[in-house]
Amino acid sequence: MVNFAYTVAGSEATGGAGFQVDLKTFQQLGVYGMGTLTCIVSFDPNDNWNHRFVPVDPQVISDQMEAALTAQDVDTVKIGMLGHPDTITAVAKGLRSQEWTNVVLDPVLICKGQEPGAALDTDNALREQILPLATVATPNYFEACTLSGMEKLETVQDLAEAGERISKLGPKYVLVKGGIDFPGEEAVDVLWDGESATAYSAPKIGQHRVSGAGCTLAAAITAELAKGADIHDAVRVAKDMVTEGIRARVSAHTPFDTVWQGAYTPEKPAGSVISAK
Ligand SMILES: Nc1ncnc2c1ncn2[C@@H]1O[C@H](COP(=O)(O)OP(=O)(O)O)[C@@H](O)[C@H]1O
Ligand SMILES: Cc1ncc(COP(=O)(O)O)c(C=O)c1O
Repeated sequence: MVNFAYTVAGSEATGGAGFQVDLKTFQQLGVYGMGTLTCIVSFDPNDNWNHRFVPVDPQVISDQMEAALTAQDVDTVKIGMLGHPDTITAVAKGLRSQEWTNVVLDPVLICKGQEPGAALDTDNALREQILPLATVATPNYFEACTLSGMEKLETVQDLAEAGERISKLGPKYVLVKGGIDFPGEEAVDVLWDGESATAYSAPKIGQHRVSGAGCTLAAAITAELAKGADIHDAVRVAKDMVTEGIRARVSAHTPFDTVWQGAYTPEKPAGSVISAK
C-alpha cells in the first residue's frame, strides 16, 4: 500500500531546506510525496548568503492545491514556509476545501529577505489563519517564544509550558524544539500532547545551526503520521532521523552545513542515541 504525504512549502535551491528537504524526507521514509510551492528563496552568494524571497502568485498556489487535492485523496499535509499574507490566505482557503487527519505546521516565522513590517503581517496572518487549522505544530526556540509570549525557555518545564500555551491557539500537539538554543549539552524537544509533556533528547552535535533540521523533523513527523503512526512514535522516528542527518551533515560553499536525510533508513533506526522520557 502506498501512503501519500503532501507538502505546501517554499523552494530553497541549494537543496538544504524547504520543499526539496520535504520531498527527500518523504521518499526516505517510504511515502509518496506531493507538493505545492509557496515561494522561491535564493540565497545570495554575493550578499553574505542572505535570502532573496519571491512569493508565488496566490492564484498559482490555489491552482496547484486544486490539482494535487483532486489527483489524490491525501489526508496528511505539512505546511512549511509561506512568507506573505496573501500566500497565507490562499493556503488557508485550499486547506479548508477538504477534511484532514493531520496538518503539520512548521511555523517558519521570519525570513531575512523581508521588511520587518511585512514580516509582522505575515506572523499575524499565520497565527490567525493557519495555526487554528493545524493538528501538530513544531515551533523552534524563537518561534515558541513568539507564539507563547514567553521571554525565554530555560528548562524542560518551560518548553512544556510553551507547548501548552501554543496548543490553545489551535494545534492539539505541539513539539517545542529547544535545539541548539536550549542551554546544556542536549538538543531537547518537548511534545505537549494535550495532557502531558514528553521530552525527546539527543546529544548536541557541533555548536552551529544546521540548515534544514526543522524541515527534516517536521517532514519526518508528517511521513510517519501518513503511514498511520501515533504522534509519539512519529516524533521518535523524526528525532532519530534528524539526529542521524545532522551527524552525517553535508558541507557546502555556504557558511552553514545541511542535513543529510539519506543517513537514516527505517530498517536501521538509530534508536540508541535517543532517550524519550
Ligand atoms: N546541533 C544539533 N545537534 C543535535 N540536534 C540538533 C542540533 N540543532 C538542532 N537539533 C535538533 O534538530 C531539530 C530541528 O530543530 P531546530 O534547528 O531548532 O529547528 P529550526 O530549523 O526550525 O530552527 C530538533 O530536533 C533539534 O533539537
Ligand atoms: C524555503 C525555506 N523553507 C524553510 C526554511 C527553514 O529551514 P530550517 O529547516 O533550516 O528551519 C528555509 C530556510 O532557509 C527556507 O529557505
